[in-house]
Amino acid sequence: CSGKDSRCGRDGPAIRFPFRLKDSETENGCSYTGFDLTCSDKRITLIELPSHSGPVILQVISIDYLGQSLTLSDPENCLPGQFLKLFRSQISLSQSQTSPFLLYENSQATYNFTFLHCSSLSCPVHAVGSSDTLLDSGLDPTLCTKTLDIVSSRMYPPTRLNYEDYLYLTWSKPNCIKCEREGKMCKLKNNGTEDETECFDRHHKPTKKIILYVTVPFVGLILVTLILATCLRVYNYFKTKGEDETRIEKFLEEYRALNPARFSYADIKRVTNNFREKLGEGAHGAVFKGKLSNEILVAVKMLNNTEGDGKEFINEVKAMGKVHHINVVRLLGFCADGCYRALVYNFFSNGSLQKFITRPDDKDRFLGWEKLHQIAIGVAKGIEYLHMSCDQQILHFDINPHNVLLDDKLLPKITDFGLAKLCSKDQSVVSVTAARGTLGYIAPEVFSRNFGNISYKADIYSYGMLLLEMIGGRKNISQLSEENSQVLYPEWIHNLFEGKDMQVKIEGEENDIILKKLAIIGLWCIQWHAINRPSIKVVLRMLETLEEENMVVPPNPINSNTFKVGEIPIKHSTLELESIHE
Ligand SMILES: Nc1ncnc2c1ncn2[C@@H]1O[C@H](COP(=O)(O)OP(=O)(O)OP(=O)(O)O)[C@@H](O)[C@H]1O
Repeated sequence: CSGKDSRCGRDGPAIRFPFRLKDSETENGCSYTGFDLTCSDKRITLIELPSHSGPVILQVISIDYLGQSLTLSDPENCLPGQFLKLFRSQISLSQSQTSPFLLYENSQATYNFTFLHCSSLSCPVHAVGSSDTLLDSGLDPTLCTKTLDIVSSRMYPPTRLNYEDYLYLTWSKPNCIKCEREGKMCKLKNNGTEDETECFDRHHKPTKKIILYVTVPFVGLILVTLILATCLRVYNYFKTKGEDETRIEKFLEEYRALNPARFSYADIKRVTNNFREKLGEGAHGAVFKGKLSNEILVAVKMLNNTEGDGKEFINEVKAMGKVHHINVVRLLGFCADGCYRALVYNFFSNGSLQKFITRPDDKDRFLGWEKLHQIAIGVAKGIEYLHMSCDQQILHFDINPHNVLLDDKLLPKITDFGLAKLCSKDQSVVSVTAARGTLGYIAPEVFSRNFGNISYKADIYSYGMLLLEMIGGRKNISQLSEENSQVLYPEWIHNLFEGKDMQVKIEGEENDIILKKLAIIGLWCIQWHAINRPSIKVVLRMLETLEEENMVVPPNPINSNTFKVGEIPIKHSTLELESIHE
């Protein structure tokens, strides 16, 4: 009923309804009494047939399902004896008590058989034709005795039953001929309660093979999909993890770069290759070129260890550690190792702006008015950032061309925060204990409190001086060294506007408009009274948008006798004067 035949061994006859292998699981209607078969150890198919002298076990050679017959042989090679048992049972027992099988008869002729019992032979029962004599059969008459005379009509095999002969049985119930003819499977109707049979399609139930063919690729597909999905997930996991790690690494690198690193003195020696290349010397110490291990070029400023109580150092680290702007030098690290103190900055190949402050006819160093204009804008942006963009306002107090470095693209970077002051943004007045700055760039109020309170406007003043210095080509400071009385105001600039200056002329060309703009902004920035100076935001707006027709030259304070500067001792470029408290 399973839709598939079973067999004993590879070559055994196909077993299906009404036969079945004994003890195998079968559905209702799929078994029939007397049709149970077994497989022997040698994989031969056996059937057990009832007889009045006990069960007869024969080997099933073949099953003809269409003809409903069985071909049997005796595995013990004594078929006549088995035949006799079956024959006797068949005529002495009623059909219902015996097996569902009948001995096959197909001949019209009637044959008589005589069975002999020959005790000395391994198969004691022999059958001979009734007309044959014992001698004809080749048997020893002294050992064999007649057992029974059988008259059998149409019995097959026709003449005699030899050892090699086969026995043929037929069955009539259950009748599966119709189903077999249609190539269908057969089973008992109504779940086996009646003898009547019904046919069903062999393939109505999926065979194991079909299940296998369908499920294996399906399961395989699912497995492959699962494996691919897992691989993808694992790949994505590691990819995102990798990306995360790179992101973290990048962040840490940036974080490290944002926060100045601390170097030991040994590090500084290694970075500067034992202070091999000196870039210059400022008031507070020498500057050396160096290289960090990751190929970043640096400038290391070694502070004079004999100097001060370390306030400038702390100031610079404190102020610069916070600032990150394209126009402000980045403090990469510092060293505070015993008496050694150093500051490590990015290296800027073009050095300080001072180097480029020159007359326009100096073809080697003059950058051109447009470039100087861009540098002025850059420095103003740096100051704007310091004044307005940090948590605290940073007042530089030492804006001058030495403290503006130029990178390889001539982008300006404000440096040297040694004199810087951190104060809250809403603080309009700053207290300083000593006048600070570089001579020529120091605002009047930083010199003397007579000129008012010190505020961010002090940086505006220095910036104004830097602008005038840029256009005047060192006029301010060179005059300063010769004429002590005019340190705070570059009167020459008015000569410039009045056309009296022979070195720098304003003739109305495009470049001259820039020059004029820088000069006017510079003059506004150096107003005596801080209140008259513009904020850096206004300076920037003027630098970027001021048109010639809107340029208003501020009054000359010297001519108007607004202020006359007294004698000021000039011994060092940086002044450290006590400020006058109100
Ligand atoms: N980051 C840098 N990159 C390249 N050169 C630098 C760098 N910092 C300083 N220098 C060079 O080193 C020299 C000395 O610099 P430093 O800032 O110590 O002195 P200064 O600004 O000239 O004077 P002071 O310190 O008195 O204001 C400068 O002239 C400059 O050319």
